[in-house]
Amino acid sequence: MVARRGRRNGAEVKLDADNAPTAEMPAVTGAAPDPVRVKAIPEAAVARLAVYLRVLSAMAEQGATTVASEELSAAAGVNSAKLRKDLSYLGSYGTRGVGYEVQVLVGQIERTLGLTRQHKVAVVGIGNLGHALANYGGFPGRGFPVEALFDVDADLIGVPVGGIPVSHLEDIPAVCAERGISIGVIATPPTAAQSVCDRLVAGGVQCILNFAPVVLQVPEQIEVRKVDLAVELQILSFHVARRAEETNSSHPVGNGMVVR
Ligand SMILES: NC(=O)c1ccc[n+]([C@@H]2O[C@H](COP(=O)([O-])OP(=O)(O)OC[C@H]3O[C@@H](n4cnc5c(N)ncnc54)[C@H](O)[C@@H]3O)[C@@H](O)[C@H]2O)c1
Repeated sequence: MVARRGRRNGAEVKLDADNAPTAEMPAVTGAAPDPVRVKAIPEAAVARLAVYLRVLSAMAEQGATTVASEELSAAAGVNSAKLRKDLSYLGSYGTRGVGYEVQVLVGQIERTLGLTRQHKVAVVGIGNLGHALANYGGFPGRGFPVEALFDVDADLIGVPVGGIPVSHLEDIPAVCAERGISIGVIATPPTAAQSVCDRLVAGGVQCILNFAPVVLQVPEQIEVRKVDLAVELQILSFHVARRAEETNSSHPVGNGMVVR
């Protein structure tokens, strides 16, 4: 999971209802979500929507046309009350006894996540991490084709990685503008990250995914997300420590399995 850097004033406002609807459930419609409601979706729910989309796309590929909320929640690893609440942000409540229409739900999530068009990606810093990202084949199919690579290492310039020749750092603004890059991924040492970021912004990039352990200064309209796997490990460590404490004061119930 990635942590959002808080330069922009996050628009996430919690909605009133704490529980997913349980009364009369209207049928799912294919209408575009209300933009006001989209703005109000909490960040954590947005991350889960991306997971539902992956699961639903796999189900659609296998020919599924409808899916029960319990089935979707189990496949996504999210408890069913949370799933129903997440989908209610899109105006999707499913149909009692039938569940959700897979293609309709896919369309709603894609529109909400802005995935109805492709977002071209540039990776800067083609070292260990940059190589892995550039070679990863899973991005294009999800709407994020990697279309430009940059580094300062003379040995790398012009060398294709994942089929794309590496360009020089100085060419970031021109190449990004020319290729219509909208997302820049920073995988350089932290000392280089700000100047890389400035060049990406100059090239018209709208979003930055920053792996370097440094806080970036950006104009108000630029979205920045920071990825820090060490933070994720620390959170896991916290849960392991907490569980060790709980084990001494509780007894397991059922088969001990939970959905996460
Ligand atoms: N967030 C995470 O979980 C996580 C995990 C791994 C690495 N990282 C970070 O990602 C970054 C890259 O790590 P790595 O192991 O791939 O490092 P690396 O040393 O293998 O690669 C860094 C690359 O950046 C290039 N570079 C240096 N200065 C540059 C500049 N000004 N412009 C463009 N390219 C430049 C280098 O030539 C090199 O190819 C580091 O900042 C590291 O701390 C973060």
